[in-house]
Parts: sequence; structure tokens; C-alpha cells
Amino acid sequence: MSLQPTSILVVGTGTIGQAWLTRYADTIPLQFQATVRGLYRSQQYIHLDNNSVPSHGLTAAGWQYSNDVLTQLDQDIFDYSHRHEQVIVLDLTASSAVGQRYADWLRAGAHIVCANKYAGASSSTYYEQIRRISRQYQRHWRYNTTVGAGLPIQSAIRERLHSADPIRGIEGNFSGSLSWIFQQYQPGDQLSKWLRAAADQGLTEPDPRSDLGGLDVARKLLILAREAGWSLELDEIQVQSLVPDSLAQLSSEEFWQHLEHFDAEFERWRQRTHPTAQKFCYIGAVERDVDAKPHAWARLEPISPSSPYASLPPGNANFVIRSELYNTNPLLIQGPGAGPEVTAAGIHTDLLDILQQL
Ligand SMILES: NC(=O)C1=CN([C@@H]2O[C@H](COP(=O)(O)OP(=O)(O)OC[C@H]3O[C@@H](n4cnc5c(N)ncnc54)[C@H](OP(=O)(O)O)[C@@H]3O)[C@@H](O)[C@H]2O)C=CC1
Ligand SMILES: N[C@@H](CC=O)C(=O)O
Repeated sequence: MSLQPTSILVVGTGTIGQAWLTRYADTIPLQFQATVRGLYRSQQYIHLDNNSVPSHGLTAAGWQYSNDVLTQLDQDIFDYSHRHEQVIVLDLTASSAVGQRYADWLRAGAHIVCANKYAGASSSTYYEQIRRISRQYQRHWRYNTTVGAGLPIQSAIRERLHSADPIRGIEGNFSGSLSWIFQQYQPGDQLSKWLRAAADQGLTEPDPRSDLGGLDVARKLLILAREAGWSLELDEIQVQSLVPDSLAQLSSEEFWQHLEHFDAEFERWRQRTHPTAQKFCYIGAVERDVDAKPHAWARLEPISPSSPYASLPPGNANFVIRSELYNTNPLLIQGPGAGPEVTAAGIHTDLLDILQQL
């Protein structure tokens, strides 16, 4: 274990950030000498001293306004690294601007734990760059919660590969929020009623159109495809969007104000395409064709009462992983696929994993 102290810098104090700060920040075993030294939001940051209780940072006086928080964070990473401390950045935002900093932060000496899916689902060029820099500078990048929240999907895939058991395909209900919505929705309901309930529980993305539009599932498919060692880009994944064109360009606030269009459009689609279906599930899959080229898709499918998808508890995700060894009898992983508690727990697992390796 490293004799150097570790500074933890937390970017994002929203639903997931607050859950981690209140449940876990004060529980890091003392042997790691790891301290939360900074909290960063979109336009504010606060430095915490060694004696601060991190969870109190949320309400502490002393937050400073800045219109360039990320430059402050760059500086803080540089300062702590040059004091020969280990630095771990927790990226608990959904921000592309934050995700675009990873290469620089790794080079500057930081390790990264993220719930943010941006980097894992970015272009192959950027993704490979981050991987290369992590290896070159011997920095850790952990992102388990980007797929299935706290469920151990990526480690299951890695273990298959370590056992020389290549992955053949992955299918499932990858979205905790869409699971929550569609396991309870009944034809004739206003879909937006269930959407609001999912958002109130912290299951959706900050902008729920990322879930409804299929982007969130597509990102997860891409992250898992790359974990399986396959080369794929986000725009190669075929997704069905449930967001009407008329609502796609609105701000997130405006979208919430116009849910009647969302309900009406969904009802029209349902009547036109599956008028007798009683249950739906948003399913995604990625697999390789005979030429070893990966293909991925995600769409809302009608399901019969006998389908395994019909009995998922609301909010549960499931992953059916087929490999050479687990093929006709695949590996199944199921459990809560979203939510502040399980996601914060997954972040903490990734953090402790890095601390143990330093
Ligand atoms: N909900 C879930 O179940 C799961 C969520 N995730 C991921 O967790 C991440 C966070 O989600 P959630 O907590 O719901 O999001 P929230 O919108 O609740 O919080 C986002 C936080 O990020 C901050 N932020 C945004 N942009 C920047 C920026 N440029 N610089 C610094 N801080 C910034 C916001 O600042 P401010 O407070 O000023 O607005 C806010 O504190 C997302 O990437 C999501 O995909 C992953 C797995 C499961
Ligand atoms: N919005 C996501 C949260 C986790 O990534 C989901 O619904 O699964």
C-alpha cells in the first residue's frame, strides 16, 4: 500500500454525488490516509481541510463562485500531485466538458473513478487515448457504475476474457429507469406519470431524454462492447427513440412542461404498431456477425407474459452474457440497475479498489 496520502476530489454534487458524500465519504478506512479535499459543481467549488467531515462540505460556508471550475480543478490536481500525494478524481457529473479532461488529468497524475458515461462512450480515438495514457502513466480509470450502476457487469466480462473465454454477445434490459417505467406501465396509462416517478427516485439521467431517446442504453452497449474487446462507435448503434421530434430540441425544463406531447406521441405509436400488446421492455443487444464485426441495437419491444423480461422487478436491469463457455446456457446478472444508493455503492467499490492498489 502507498505511503503517500491520497486527495479525493469530487466533481458533481447532484443526486449521485450527494449519495456518495452522505453515505460513504466518511467511511474510508483510515489506513488509506485518503481525504476528500475538494468538491466541485458547475460554477462553484470548495476546498476542505484535513479535519473537515466531507459530507458537511455540501452545506459548509466557503463555497467559491467560479465561471471556470474545471481550470481550478486542473490546478488542484497539479498542486496535490506536486506535493507527492496520490489524487483520485470522482466524476459524478454527466458533463462532456468534464469527460474531455480525463486524458489531461491522467497525465497530471490523477486516477479517475466515474459514473459519467461520456469518456467510455466517446470516439474510439479518445477512448483508446485514455486507455493508453492510463497504462503509460500507471494511473487507474474505473467506471463500473456506467453500466448497471452497482452490478458487476464489466468485471464479469473481464473474468471471461482472462479465462480465455471470448464473449459472443450481450443482451438485456440495460436501463434501470426504463425498467421502472415499463414494468409498471399499462396500456392506456399516461407514460409520463411513470417517467416522473422514475425521475423522483433518481433513476433517470439528469436529462431524461437521454434514457427515453435510447442514448443511455446505446452508451452502455458501447462500453460493454469495448470491454469485450470489440471496436464500435456510438453512431453505429441502431436505437429507437421514444422522444418525439417536437420535444428533442427543447431545454430539459421545457421538455418537462410539454409531457402531454410525449404521452400523445407514444400512444399513437403504440396504437399503430402494437395495439394488443400488454407489456413492453426496452431491450438492447450487441453481438458479432460471421465477420467478427459487432452490431448493436436497442428498441422497445412488446413482450409476452412468459418472457423472462416480463418478470423483472421494476427498476431491475438484466444482462445475458454469452461466451464460448456460457453459450446455450448463458451467464445472467440481474438486480437494481439505477438509483442513488446502488450507484454510490458502486462508486465506493471502485474507489476502494484503487486505494487498495496504490
Ligand atoms: N442515477 C443513476 O442511477 C445513475 C447515474 N449515473 C451517472 O451519474 C452521473 C450523475 O448523475 P446525477 O447525480 O443524477 O446528475 P445531477 O444532475 O443530479 O448532478 C450532476 C452534478 O454535476 C455537476 N456538473 C455538471 N456540469 C459540471 C461541470 N462542467 N463541472 C463541474 N460540475 C458539473 C452539477 O453541478 P450543479 O450542482 O452546479 O448543477 C451537479 O452537481 C451521470 O453521468 C449519470 O449517467 C450512473 C449510474 C447510475
Ligand atoms: N439512467 C440510467 C442510470 C444508470 O446508468 C438508467 O436508467 O439505467
